[in-house]
Amino acid sequence: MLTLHDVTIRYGAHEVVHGVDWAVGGNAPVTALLGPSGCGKSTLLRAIAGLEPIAGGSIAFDGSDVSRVPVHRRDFGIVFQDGQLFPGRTVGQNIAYGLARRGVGRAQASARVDELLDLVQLPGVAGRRVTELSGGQAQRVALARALAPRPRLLLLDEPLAALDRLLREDLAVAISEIVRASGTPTVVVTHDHGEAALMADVVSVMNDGVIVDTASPQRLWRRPADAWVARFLGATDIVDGVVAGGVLRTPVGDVALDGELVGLTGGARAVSLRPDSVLVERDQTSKAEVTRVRPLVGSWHAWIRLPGGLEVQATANGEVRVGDRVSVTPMPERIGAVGR
Ligand SMILES: Nc1ncnc2c1ncn2[C@@H]1O[C@H](COP(=O)(O)OP(=O)(O)OP(=O)(O)O)[C@@H](O)[C@H]1O
Repeated sequence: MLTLHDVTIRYGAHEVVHGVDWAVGGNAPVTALLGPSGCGKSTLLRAIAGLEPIAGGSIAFDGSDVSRVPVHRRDFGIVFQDGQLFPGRTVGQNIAYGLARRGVGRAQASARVDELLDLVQLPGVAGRRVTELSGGQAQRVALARALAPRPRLLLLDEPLAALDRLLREDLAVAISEIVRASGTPTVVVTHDHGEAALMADVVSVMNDGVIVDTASPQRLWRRPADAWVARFLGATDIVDGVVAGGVLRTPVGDVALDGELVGLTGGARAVSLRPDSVLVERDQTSKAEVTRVRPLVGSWHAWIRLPGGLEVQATANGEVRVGDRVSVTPMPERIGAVGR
Protein backbone atom coordinates (compact mmCIF):
# COMPACT_ATOMS: atom_id res chain seq x y z
CA MET A 1 0.00 0.00 0.00
CA LEU A 2 1.30 3.43 -1.01
CA THR A 3 0.66 6.23 1.45
CA LEU A 4 1.30 9.91 0.82
CA HIS A 5 1.18 12.31 3.70
CA ASP A 6 1.08 16.09 3.21
CA VAL A 7 3.20 15.90 0.03
CA THR A 8 4.25 19.24 -1.42
CA ILE A 9 6.22 19.64 -4.65
CA ARG A 10 7.75 22.82 -6.04
CA TYR A 11 9.51 23.84 -9.22
CA GLY A 12 11.66 26.69 -7.92
CA ALA A 13 9.30 29.05 -6.14
CA HIS A 14 6.27 27.62 -7.95
CA GLU A 15 4.36 25.12 -5.77
CA VAL A 16 2.44 22.70 -8.02
CA VAL A 17 1.36 20.01 -5.49
CA HIS A 18 -0.10 21.33 -2.24
CA GLY A 19 -0.01 19.01 0.77
CA VAL A 20 -1.53 15.88 -0.76
CA ASP A 21 -2.70 13.03 1.49
CA TRP A 22 -3.38 9.91 -0.56
CA ALA A 23 -3.61 6.14 -0.02
CA VAL A 24 -3.33 3.77 -2.98
CA GLY A 25 -3.65 0.02 -3.17
CA GLY A 26 -5.40 -1.86 -0.41
CA ASN A 27 -8.30 -3.64 -2.06
CA ALA A 28 -8.09 -1.68 -5.33
CA PRO A 29 -5.81 -3.26 -7.95
CA VAL A 30 -5.93 -0.19 -10.24
CA THR A 31 -6.20 3.45 -9.15
CA ALA A 32 -6.54 6.28 -11.66
CA LEU A 33 -5.20 9.76 -10.98
CA LEU A 34 -7.47 11.87 -13.14
CA GLY A 35 -7.28 15.59 -13.76
CA PRO A 36 -7.02 18.35 -16.37
CA SER A 37 -3.78 19.28 -18.08
CA GLY A 38 -1.37 21.07 -15.76
CA CYS A 39 -3.06 20.09 -12.46
CA GLY A 40 0.12 18.35 -11.23
CA LYS A 41 -0.73 14.68 -11.71
CA SER A 42 2.42 13.77 -13.68
CA THR A 43 4.51 15.69 -11.17
CA LEU A 44 2.95 13.70 -8.32
CA LEU A 45 3.48 10.39 -10.15
CA ARG A 46 7.11 11.31 -10.86
CA ALA A 47 7.61 12.11 -7.18
CA ILE A 48 6.17 8.71 -6.21
CA ALA A 49 8.63 7.12 -8.65
CA GLY A 50 11.48 9.10 -7.13
CA LEU A 51 12.09 11.19 -10.25
CA GLU A 52 11.06 14.46 -8.59
CA PRO A 53 12.11 15.58 -5.09
CA ILE A 54 9.37 16.48 -2.62
CA ALA A 55 9.59 19.77 -0.76
CA GLY A 56 7.57 18.51 2.20
CA GLY A 57 5.64 15.53 3.54
CA SER A 58 6.35 11.84 3.09
CA ILE A 59 5.82 8.93 0.71
CA ALA A 60 5.68 5.44 2.24
CA PHE A 61 5.19 1.95 0.85
CA ASP A 62 3.87 -0.79 3.13
CA GLY A 63 4.67 1.39 6.10
CA SER A 64 8.29 2.25 5.28
CA ASP A 65 9.27 5.73 4.17
CA VAL A 66 10.66 5.82 0.61
CA SER A 67 10.83 9.62 0.29
CA ARG A 68 14.61 9.57 0.13
CA VAL A 69 15.08 6.16 -1.51
CA PRO A 70 16.52 6.52 -5.05
CA VAL A 71 14.39 5.54 -8.06
CA HIS A 72 15.95 2.12 -8.74
CA ARG A 73 15.68 1.03 -5.10
CA ARG A 74 11.95 1.72 -4.78
CA ASP A 75 11.01 -1.40 -6.78
CA PHE A 76 8.37 0.52 -8.70
CA GLY A 77 7.79 -0.05 -12.43
CA ILE A 78 7.18 2.98 -14.65
CA VAL A 79 5.63 3.37 -18.11
CA PHE A 80 5.58 6.77 -19.78
CA GLN A 81 3.30 8.18 -22.49
CA ASP A 82 5.62 7.25 -25.33
CA GLY A 83 7.02 4.03 -23.87
CA GLN A 84 10.63 5.20 -24.08
CA LEU A 85 11.92 1.83 -25.31
CA PHE A 86 15.61 1.55 -26.14
CA PRO A 87 15.57 1.85 -29.95
CA GLY A 88 18.83 0.00 -30.54
CA ARG A 89 17.68 -3.16 -28.75
CA THR A 90 15.24 -5.93 -29.58
CA VAL A 91 11.91 -6.40 -27.84
CA GLY A 92 13.41 -9.19 -25.73
CA GLN A 93 16.45 -7.10 -24.74
CA ASN A 94 14.15 -4.25 -23.74
CA ILE A 95 12.04 -6.48 -21.53
CA ALA A 96 15.08 -8.19 -20.01
CA TYR A 97 16.80 -4.86 -19.26
CA GLY A 98 15.81 -4.65 -15.59
CA LEU A 99 16.46 -8.36 -15.05
CA ALA A 100 20.14 -8.29 -16.01
CA ARG A 101 20.64 -5.35 -13.64
CA ARG A 102 19.20 -7.48 -10.85
CA GLY A 103 21.55 -10.36 -11.59
CA VAL A 104 18.99 -12.68 -13.19
CA GLY A 105 20.73 -15.28 -15.38
CA ARG A 106 20.23 -15.48 -19.17
CA ALA A 107 18.07 -18.60 -19.29
CA GLN A 108 15.84 -17.36 -16.52
CA ALA A 109 15.58 -13.91 -18.12
CA SER A 110 14.65 -15.43 -21.46
CA ALA A 111 11.89 -17.50 -19.83
CA ARG A 112 10.59 -14.38 -18.07
CA VAL A 113 10.60 -12.44 -21.37
CA ASP A 114 8.48 -15.17 -22.99
CA GLU A 115 6.13 -15.24 -20.02
CA LEU A 116 5.63 -11.47 -20.25
CA LEU A 117 5.17 -11.48 -24.01
CA ASP A 118 2.39 -14.02 -23.46
CA LEU A 119 0.90 -11.82 -20.75
CA VAL A 120 0.83 -8.73 -23.02
CA GLN A 121 -0.40 -10.87 -25.91
CA LEU A 122 2.60 -10.44 -28.18
CA PRO A 123 3.99 -13.98 -28.21
CA GLY A 124 7.03 -14.71 -30.33
CA VAL A 125 8.23 -11.14 -30.98
CA ALA A 126 11.27 -11.19 -28.65
CA GLY A 127 13.70 -10.96 -31.58
CA ARG A 128 11.97 -8.04 -33.29
CA ARG A 129 13.43 -4.55 -33.40
CA VAL A 130 11.35 -2.15 -31.33
CA THR A 131 11.38 0.37 -34.18
CA GLU A 132 9.19 -2.07 -36.16
CA LEU A 133 6.40 -2.06 -33.58
CA SER A 134 3.13 -0.14 -33.85
CA GLY A 135 2.38 2.42 -31.12
CA GLY A 136 0.05 0.02 -29.32
CA GLN A 137 2.55 -2.85 -29.50
CA ALA A 138 5.33 -0.58 -28.22
CA GLN A 139 3.21 0.32 -25.18
CA ARG A 140 2.56 -3.38 -24.48
CA VAL A 141 6.32 -4.00 -24.62
CA ALA A 142 6.93 -1.03 -22.31
CA LEU A 143 4.41 -2.55 -19.91
CA ALA A 144 6.14 -5.94 -20.14
CA ARG A 145 9.50 -4.27 -19.45
CA ALA A 146 8.12 -2.51 -16.38
CA LEU A 147 6.53 -5.71 -15.05
CA ALA A 148 9.51 -8.00 -15.73
CA PRO A 149 11.36 -7.41 -12.42
CA ARG A 150 8.06 -7.96 -10.50
CA PRO A 151 7.77 -4.42 -9.14
CA ARG A 152 5.71 -3.93 -5.99
CA LEU A 153 3.90 -0.97 -7.60
CA LEU A 154 3.34 -0.02 -11.24
CA LEU A 155 3.12 3.65 -12.28
CA LEU A 156 1.64 4.48 -15.69
CA ASP A 157 1.88 8.09 -16.90
CA GLU A 158 -0.75 8.67 -19.63
CA PRO A 159 0.14 5.33 -21.27
CA LEU A 160 -2.45 5.78 -24.02
CA ALA A 161 -2.04 9.48 -24.83
CA ALA A 162 0.13 8.95 -27.91
CA LEU A 163 -2.26 6.47 -29.54
CA ASP A 164 -5.24 6.74 -31.91
CA ARG A 165 -8.62 6.97 -30.28
CA LEU A 166 -9.77 3.53 -31.47
CA LEU A 167 -6.66 1.83 -30.21
CA ARG A 168 -6.85 3.69 -26.90
CA GLU A 169 -10.05 2.02 -25.74
CA ASP A 170 -8.84 -1.45 -26.65
CA LEU A 171 -5.50 -0.94 -24.98
CA ALA A 172 -7.10 0.62 -21.89
CA VAL A 173 -9.04 -2.60 -21.34
CA ALA A 174 -6.00 -4.75 -22.20
CA ILE A 175 -3.68 -2.86 -19.81
CA SER A 176 -6.23 -3.11 -17.04
CA GLU A 177 -6.50 -6.89 -17.57
CA ILE A 178 -2.73 -7.36 -17.84
CA VAL A 179 -1.89 -5.53 -14.62
CA ARG A 180 -4.66 -7.37 -12.77
CA ALA A 181 -3.34 -10.71 -14.07
CA SER A 182 0.16 -9.72 -12.91
CA GLY A 183 -1.18 -8.93 -9.43
CA THR A 184 0.72 -5.61 -9.33
CA PRO A 185 -1.03 -2.65 -7.69
CA THR A 186 -1.14 0.10 -10.31
CA VAL A 187 -1.54 3.86 -10.50
CA VAL A 188 -2.49 5.25 -13.90
CA VAL A 189 -2.41 8.97 -14.68
CA THR A 190 -4.93 10.16 -17.23
CA HIS A 191 -6.84 13.31 -18.20
CA ASP A 192 -9.64 11.25 -19.78
CA HIS A 193 -12.51 10.29 -17.48
CA GLY A 194 -13.70 7.57 -19.86
CA GLU A 195 -10.29 5.92 -19.74
CA ALA A 196 -10.20 6.22 -15.96
CA ALA A 197 -13.57 4.47 -15.69
CA LEU A 198 -12.48 1.73 -18.12
CA MET A 199 -9.27 0.97 -16.28
CA ALA A 200 -9.61 1.71 -12.59
CA ASP A 201 -11.41 0.40 -9.50
CA VAL A 202 -10.80 3.68 -7.72
CA VAL A 203 -10.46 7.12 -9.29
CA SER A 204 -8.85 10.09 -7.56
CA VAL A 205 -9.61 13.45 -9.14
CA MET A 206 -6.92 16.13 -8.97
CA ASN A 207 -7.41 19.83 -9.53
CA ASP A 208 -4.83 22.55 -9.14
CA GLY A 209 -2.35 20.53 -7.09
CA VAL A 210 -4.90 18.96 -4.74
CA ILE A 211 -6.83 15.66 -4.75
CA VAL A 212 -10.44 16.76 -4.55
CA ASP A 213 -12.36 13.47 -4.73
CA THR A 214 -11.69 9.72 -4.49
CA ALA A 215 -14.23 6.97 -5.16
CA SER A 216 -15.15 4.07 -7.43
CA PRO A 217 -16.03 5.29 -10.96
CA GLN A 218 -19.71 4.52 -10.35
CA ARG A 219 -19.81 6.45 -7.07
CA LEU A 220 -17.73 9.33 -8.42
CA TRP A 221 -20.18 9.92 -11.27
CA ARG A 222 -23.25 9.70 -9.02
CA ARG A 223 -21.85 11.47 -5.94
CA PRO A 224 -19.26 14.02 -7.19
CA ALA A 225 -17.72 16.02 -4.34
CA ASP A 226 -18.54 19.37 -5.94
CA ALA A 227 -19.75 21.05 -9.12
CA TRP A 228 -16.22 21.27 -10.55
CA VAL A 229 -15.76 17.49 -10.29
CA ALA A 230 -19.22 16.92 -11.79
CA ARG A 231 -18.43 19.14 -14.78
CA PHE A 232 -15.00 17.62 -15.24
CA LEU A 233 -16.65 14.19 -15.40
CA GLY A 234 -18.99 15.36 -18.15
CA ALA A 235 -21.96 17.01 -16.43
CA THR A 236 -23.45 19.62 -18.76
CA ASP A 237 -26.03 21.03 -16.34
CA ILE A 238 -25.97 21.51 -12.57
CA VAL A 239 -29.52 22.21 -11.43
CA ASP A 240 -31.31 22.70 -8.10
CA GLY A 241 -32.92 19.65 -6.54
CA VAL A 242 -34.33 18.69 -3.19
CA VAL A 243 -34.33 15.45 -1.21
CA ALA A 244 -37.76 14.91 0.32
CA GLY A 245 -40.26 12.10 0.80
CA GLY A 246 -37.68 9.40 -0.05
CA VAL A 247 -36.84 10.77 -3.50
CA LEU A 248 -34.52 13.29 -5.10
CA ARG A 249 -36.80 15.83 -6.76
CA THR A 250 -35.20 17.36 -9.84
CA PRO A 251 -36.48 19.71 -12.54
CA VAL A 252 -36.51 16.72 -14.93
CA GLY A 253 -38.45 14.39 -12.60
CA ASP A 254 -38.12 12.40 -9.39
CA VAL A 255 -35.26 9.95 -8.84
CA ALA A 256 -35.41 7.11 -6.28
CA LEU A 257 -32.76 7.15 -3.54
CA ASP A 258 -31.22 3.82 -4.44
CA GLY A 259 -27.78 2.62 -5.51
CA GLU A 260 -25.18 5.30 -4.73
CA LEU A 261 -27.90 7.72 -3.60
CA VAL A 262 -28.92 5.61 -0.61
CA GLY A 263 -28.67 7.66 2.58
CA LEU A 264 -28.67 11.07 0.89
CA THR A 265 -29.61 13.61 3.54
CA GLY A 266 -32.79 15.63 3.15
CA GLY A 267 -32.96 19.22 1.93
CA ALA A 268 -31.59 21.23 -0.98
CA ARG A 269 -29.15 19.36 -3.23
CA ALA A 270 -27.40 20.31 -6.47
CA VAL A 271 -28.05 17.75 -9.20
CA SER A 272 -25.62 16.97 -12.04
CA LEU A 273 -26.96 16.04 -15.46
CA ARG A 274 -25.34 14.89 -18.68
CA PRO A 275 -27.23 14.90 -21.97
CA ASP A 276 -27.87 11.15 -21.54
CA SER A 277 -29.34 11.69 -18.05
CA VAL A 278 -32.54 13.03 -19.61
CA LEU A 279 -34.56 11.25 -22.28
CA VAL A 280 -37.05 13.24 -24.37
CA GLU A 281 -39.72 12.15 -26.82
CA ARG A 282 -42.15 14.09 -29.00
CA ASP A 283 -45.36 14.71 -27.12
CA GLN A 284 -47.55 17.63 -28.16
CA THR A 285 -49.36 17.56 -24.79
CA SER A 286 -46.15 18.39 -22.91
CA LYS A 287 -45.01 21.90 -21.96
CA ALA A 288 -41.28 21.25 -22.42
CA GLU A 289 -39.94 22.57 -25.74
CA VAL A 290 -36.93 21.82 -27.93
CA THR A 291 -34.81 24.94 -28.48
CA ARG A 292 -31.77 23.44 -30.27
CA VAL A 293 -30.91 20.09 -31.82
CA ARG A 294 -27.72 18.40 -32.97
CA PRO A 295 -28.13 15.10 -34.80
CA LEU A 296 -25.90 12.26 -33.58
CA VAL A 297 -25.64 8.74 -34.99
CA GLY A 298 -28.96 7.07 -34.14
CA SER A 299 -30.00 9.73 -31.62
CA TRP A 300 -30.41 13.46 -31.21
CA HIS A 301 -28.71 15.78 -28.73
CA ALA A 302 -31.40 18.28 -27.77
CA TRP A 303 -31.60 21.42 -25.66
CA ILE A 304 -34.90 21.60 -23.80
CA ARG A 305 -36.71 24.53 -22.19
CA LEU A 306 -38.68 23.18 -19.24
CA PRO A 307 -41.91 24.78 -18.04
CA GLY A 308 -40.61 27.60 -15.84
CA GLY A 309 -37.83 28.49 -18.26
CA LEU A 310 -34.88 26.31 -17.12
CA GLU A 311 -32.88 24.89 -20.06
CA VAL A 312 -31.18 21.49 -19.89
CA GLN A 313 -29.46 19.21 -22.38
CA ALA A 314 -31.08 15.88 -23.22
CA THR A 315 -31.09 12.93 -25.59
CA ALA A 316 -33.87 11.87 -27.99
CA ASN A 317 -33.91 8.42 -29.56
CA GLY A 318 -36.50 9.50 -32.16
CA GLU A 319 -36.04 12.62 -34.29
CA VAL A 320 -36.97 15.92 -32.66
CA ARG A 321 -36.92 19.41 -34.16
CA VAL A 322 -36.68 22.91 -32.76
CA GLY A 323 -40.13 23.93 -31.48
CA ASP A 324 -41.30 20.35 -30.79
CA ARG A 325 -43.01 19.69 -27.49
CA VAL A 326 -41.42 16.74 -25.69
CA SER A 327 -42.00 14.53 -22.67
CA VAL A 328 -39.04 14.50 -20.26
CA THR A 329 -37.90 11.35 -18.43
CA PRO A 330 -34.93 11.17 -16.03
CA MET A 331 -32.52 8.24 -16.35
CA PRO A 332 -31.92 7.64 -12.61
CA GLU A 333 -28.60 5.79 -12.85
CA ARG A 334 -27.13 8.72 -14.86
CA ILE A 335 -28.14 11.45 -12.46
CA GLY A 336 -25.71 12.70 -9.85
CA ALA A 337 -26.21 14.28 -6.43
CA VAL A 338 -23.45 16.85 -5.90
CA GLY A 339 -21.65 17.34 -2.58
CA ARG A 340 -21.32 15.38 0.63
N1 LIG B 1 10.24 20.48 -15.00
C1 LIG B 1 9.37 21.46 -14.71
N2 LIG B 1 9.83 22.71 -14.40
C2 LIG B 1 8.96 23.70 -14.08
N3 LIG B 1 7.62 23.59 -14.06
C3 LIG B 1 7.12 22.39 -14.40
C4 LIG B 1 7.96 21.27 -14.73
N4 LIG B 1 7.15 20.21 -15.00
C5 LIG B 1 5.88 20.64 -14.84
N5 LIG B 1 5.85 21.94 -14.48
C6 LIG B 1 4.64 22.74 -14.18
O1 LIG B 1 3.97 22.12 -13.09
C7 LIG B 1 2.57 22.13 -13.28
C8 LIG B 1 2.04 20.71 -13.25
O2 LIG B 1 2.54 19.98 -14.37
P1 LIG B 1 2.25 18.44 -14.60
O3 LIG B 1 2.95 18.00 -15.83
O4 LIG B 1 2.48 17.71 -13.34
O5 LIG B 1 0.69 18.48 -14.85
P2 LIG B 1 -0.25 17.36 -15.43
O6 LIG B 1 -1.48 17.42 -14.63
O7 LIG B 1 0.46 16.06 -15.50
O8 LIG B 1 -0.55 17.90 -16.86
P3 LIG B 1 -0.28 17.26 -18.29
O9 LIG B 1 -1.32 16.20 -18.45
O10 LIG B 1 -0.46 18.41 -19.21
O11 LIG B 1 1.13 16.74 -18.23
C9 LIG B 1 2.32 22.84 -14.59
O12 LIG B 1 2.05 24.19 -14.29
C10 LIG B 1 3.64 22.71 -15.31
O13 LIG B 1 3.83 23.79 -16.18
